[in-house]
Amino acid sequence: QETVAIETLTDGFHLLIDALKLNGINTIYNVPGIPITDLGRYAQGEGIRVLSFRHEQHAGYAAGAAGFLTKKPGVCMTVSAPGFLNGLTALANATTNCWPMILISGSSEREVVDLMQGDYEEMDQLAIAKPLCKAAYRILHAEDIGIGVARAIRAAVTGRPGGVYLDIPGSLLGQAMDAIEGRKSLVKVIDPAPAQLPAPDAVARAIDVLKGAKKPLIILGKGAAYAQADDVVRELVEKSGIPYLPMSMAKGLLPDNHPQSSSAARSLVLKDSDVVVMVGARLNWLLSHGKGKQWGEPYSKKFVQIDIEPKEMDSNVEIAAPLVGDIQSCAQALIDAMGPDWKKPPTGWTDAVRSKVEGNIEKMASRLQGNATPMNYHSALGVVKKVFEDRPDTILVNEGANTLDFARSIVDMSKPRKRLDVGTWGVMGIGMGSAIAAAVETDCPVVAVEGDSAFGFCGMEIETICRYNLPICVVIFNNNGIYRGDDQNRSGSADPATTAFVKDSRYEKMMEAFGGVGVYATSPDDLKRAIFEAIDSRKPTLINAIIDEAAGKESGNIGSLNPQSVVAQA
Ligand SMILES: Cc1ncc(Cn2c(C)c(CCOP(=O)(O)OP(=O)(O)O)sc2=O)c(N)n1
Ligand SMILES: Nc1ncnc2c1ncn2[C@@H]1O[C@H](COP(=O)(O)OP(=O)(O)O)[C@@H](O)[C@H]1O
Ligand SMILES: [Mg+2]
Repeated sequence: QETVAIETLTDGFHLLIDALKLNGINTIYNVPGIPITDLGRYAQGEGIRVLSFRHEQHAGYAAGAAGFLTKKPGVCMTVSAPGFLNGLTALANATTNCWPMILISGSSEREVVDLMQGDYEEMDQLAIAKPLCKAAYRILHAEDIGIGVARAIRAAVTGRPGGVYLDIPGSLLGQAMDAIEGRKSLVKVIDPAPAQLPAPDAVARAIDVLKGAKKPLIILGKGAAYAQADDVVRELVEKSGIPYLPMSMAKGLLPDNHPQSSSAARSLVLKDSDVVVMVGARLNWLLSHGKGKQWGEPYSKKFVQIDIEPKEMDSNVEIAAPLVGDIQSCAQALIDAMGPDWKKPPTGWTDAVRSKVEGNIEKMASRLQGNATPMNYHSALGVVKKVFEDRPDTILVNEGANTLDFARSIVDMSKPRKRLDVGTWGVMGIGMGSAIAAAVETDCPVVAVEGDSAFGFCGMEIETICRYNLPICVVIFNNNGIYRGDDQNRSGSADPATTAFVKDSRYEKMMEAFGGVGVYATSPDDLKRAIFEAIDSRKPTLINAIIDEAAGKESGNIGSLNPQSVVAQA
């Protein structure tokens, strides 16, 4: 039995790390534990940035946000079963948002799982993950690690991006093999997200539909932000002269104060437009599925839709001009086809939109002033609005109900990919993970404007923020409750739905407990001073902003989605 010199060997641990590094993955968001603890240590030793969280769900939200910001798959690593399940919510959320993310979870050996023999944290994770993500793979042999990682990376970013599950049975990591053979087994992924050009006849059809428009509208979605095709998107909007409406995470693709922005006239443009160009945006619940009174009656909309996913077309309403391809290629093709003499929309339309925008901005402006205490959503967000005007490189993370709805329309963004929020699902709890990823991936200061209930889903990660000394300022809009803090239950007892939280909770002391800066802010002036100080000092900060508990409304702007009981009303 010849003895093989150890230096001529590699193993699963190191092949996995080498495969990730070979493909430019330089960060892992994880919670350590059996069987991946040493994997994290070795990865860090090989120069990968490994951040350890307090709960896998937030490591996963960080990985998803990293995917959105970088166009590379964000990697979340967890232990088996419960750790995997905690990460799965974030994987499903990334898939729903069309963001590239890979969840790597340790797992039990197949022979034990398949016989259900009761292993430590035993679960058939691959089977459970499959329906909830874009693709799922398991690797059993060290020599397959190279191809397995390559498949996961390509699946995450190609076409419509999404979440991929990679199942790593514990024994794989310890498998040794010849180092030279191991190196040869690694795969560098070539052109994982190739340009997908639209068909010339599809472009011609889209131009035809656009030429017939009297009141056109462009809707920019987070797919347009993700695509990082900023120049061509801007050129398409400005060359066409068409008013545009950015969805929340597309804000900043063009500055929100752009003369063609119709955000402040959303109801008018959805109702009165006749041709609508969807650019990396879906006609899902966020846009009332493209039908109903919000879209004007009698209904006569014509849609042009740019999307990399062919099956998205006709998802909710007929698409008159489907343009299947990536945003860069489709927008460029439209610009080329528009030619040098493109006729801008009738001024009757663009002037009507513009004056509605200016009127609504005027009306809102007065509500954003004032130094009264307690603050309300408008006076507090008037401060946040000013901060982002002065610090355009700062990234805004935002979640809550009223805290989200009001901030989305009040806080203008002037640069792309500077706003991270609850996404397509409307998930509470994305705040801290998103803030950590934003700070780690961009090194920009981050301000996370959180409802107090939303913060409750992820608050323990402020210790993670302090441990890595990240430039994150958490602003909690403390209105003492979910939606509102003074709602009464119709049955008279304590309201389980909008339970008022402990009155005057001193959240800022949590941050002080971990060495961060805690601020108790009761006035807009307090709030402004504290946010600027946090951004400029780059110190982990939590500002407990006291908001009038009567200021909000249940479910923010989407209360109408609640089912109504006919019995209870009787
Ligand atoms: C994971 C999860 N759980 C529950 C909800 C339901 N929900 C919940 C619980 C919200 C909290 C709103 O309270 P808040 O304090 O964060 O914000 P405001 O008080 O400013 O409205 S908003 C909302 O849609 C959700 N969207 N996501
Ligand atoms: N590079 C890209 N090119 C074209 N479409 C893309 C690209 N990346 C993502 N998409 C598409 O963008 C859409 C994003 O829609 P959605 O998440 O609903 O945005 P929003 O919520 O902002 O309206 C998805 O249908 C997705 O397929
Ligand atoms: Mg609240």
